Amino acid sequence: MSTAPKQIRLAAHFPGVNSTTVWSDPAAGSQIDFGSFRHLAQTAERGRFDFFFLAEGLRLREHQGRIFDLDVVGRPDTLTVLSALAAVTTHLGLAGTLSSTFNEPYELARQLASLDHLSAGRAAWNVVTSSDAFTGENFRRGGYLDHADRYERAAAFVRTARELWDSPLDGAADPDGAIGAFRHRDRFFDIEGEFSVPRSPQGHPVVIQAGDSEQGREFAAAAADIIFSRHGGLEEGRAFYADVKARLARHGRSPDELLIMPGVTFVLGATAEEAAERARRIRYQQVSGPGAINFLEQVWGRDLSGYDPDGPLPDIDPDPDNASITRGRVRHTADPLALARRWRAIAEAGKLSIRDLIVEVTARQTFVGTPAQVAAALHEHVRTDACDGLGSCRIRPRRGSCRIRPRPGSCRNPPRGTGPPPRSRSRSRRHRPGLRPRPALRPRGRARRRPRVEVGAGRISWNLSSRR
Ligand SMILES: Cc1cc2nc3c(=O)[nH]c(=O)nc-3n(C[C@H](O)[C@H](O)[C@H](O)COP(=O)(O)O)c2cc1C
Repeated sequence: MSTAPKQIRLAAHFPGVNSTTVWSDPAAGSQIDFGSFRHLAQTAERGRFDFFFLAEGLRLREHQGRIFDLDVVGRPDTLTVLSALAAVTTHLGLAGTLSSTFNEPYELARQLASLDHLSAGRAAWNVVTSSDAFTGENFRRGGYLDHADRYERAAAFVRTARELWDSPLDGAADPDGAIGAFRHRDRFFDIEGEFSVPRSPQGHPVVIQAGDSEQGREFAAAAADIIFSRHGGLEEGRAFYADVKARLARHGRSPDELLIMPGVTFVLGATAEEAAERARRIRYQQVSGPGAINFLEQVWGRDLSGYDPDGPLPDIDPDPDNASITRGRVRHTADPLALARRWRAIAEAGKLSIRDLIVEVTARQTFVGTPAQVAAALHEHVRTDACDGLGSCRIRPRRGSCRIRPRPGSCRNPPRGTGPPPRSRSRSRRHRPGLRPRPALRPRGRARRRPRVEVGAGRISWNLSSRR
């Protein structure tokens, strides 16, 4: 465990188009209207979160050969949204998920440096390698790279972007005073010219990484300032934290140079019971009847539309060879037959319907309780080195009327009314955690070669620091 008190870092995550965000709620807003993004970002800024974080999906998901619109379809371009948000926020970090497999360094380095200028030093880049060849069909180069090559390209991409950011128009980085000159050759890139954006306030925008594999962790240890992980539980978080922090020394870095922030969700209530009940309702909103069948089909590799979501699991086994029933999304298991056996056992033991089972096995609610309980749990996670902070996903995007409409000819939509029981009003919605005075913004100036993690520096909410 760390010896010094740690400042808790908080990010507000807009995860995009999937059932985690309850788009089917009549009170949800649009996933496209700028108002949704502004509302969430300004709320996070008022709550003194460190940064706002956009996920990225470069191709529409397909299920059984048709566009998947059980949730919502499509989203606007990440950098365009973040640039617009720069104008309506003043001190919130603005992080975009951007693929290192399907972009080019010169263009992306320019865009990120530009966002850093427009936002006065608030830009951050979540480097993802994108997970399937299906997505690659959208792009000029087509095809795809295997897993190891994707990470080699990612490492080369970040190295190249850093070189470009270090070749500013004031010639300061070049001993010969050459203005913006760069030349980069490696296995993936062969580029030269002048970088056309003056040095940005941060110099190097903050780099985030969200892969989980051996190569992903090694890449993060070498090149990232933050990891956005999937390990939100206490024990798994500690194991991940120890593993990744131990890798840093090999890259000449100290443990505090890489922050670990799992993606988590919160459900609050005035009492523990109220929070638990709200969490249960939200789970059934996230997993509609059609959604449960669809999820099961992804594991079974079969059309199961004839099954009743409120009935038992199908007697037939999964088709282990049909991995392509859903495209644009990672398959949940390499061994569907073994998973089906496990799920049958859980369903039989708990007398669970298909929908109940999917609610049970896909639950991702990390913190459920009163504000004080959740704050204490957060404190415990950070104090005992399960993480350095948390990236939180807002489950209902905003208040207002729903403007999402299904597209004709696309995949099944859940009829309204198959969803959850009505919501109860919670006093906790009005809860305002204690805030501390906002410290000065991060000063501008020449960037260090490897910037410390200071997206939205010092703007931490909830007045928490973790002491042993
Ligand atoms: C918490 C989390 C969030 C992610 N968000 C995105 C995303 O928004 N867009 C994307 O293309 N990939 C996203 N990914 C996928 C990863 O960046 C990565 O491509 C994938 O996990 C495969 O890498 P790995 O084999 O190292 O795990 C996310 C991964 C994690 C763990």
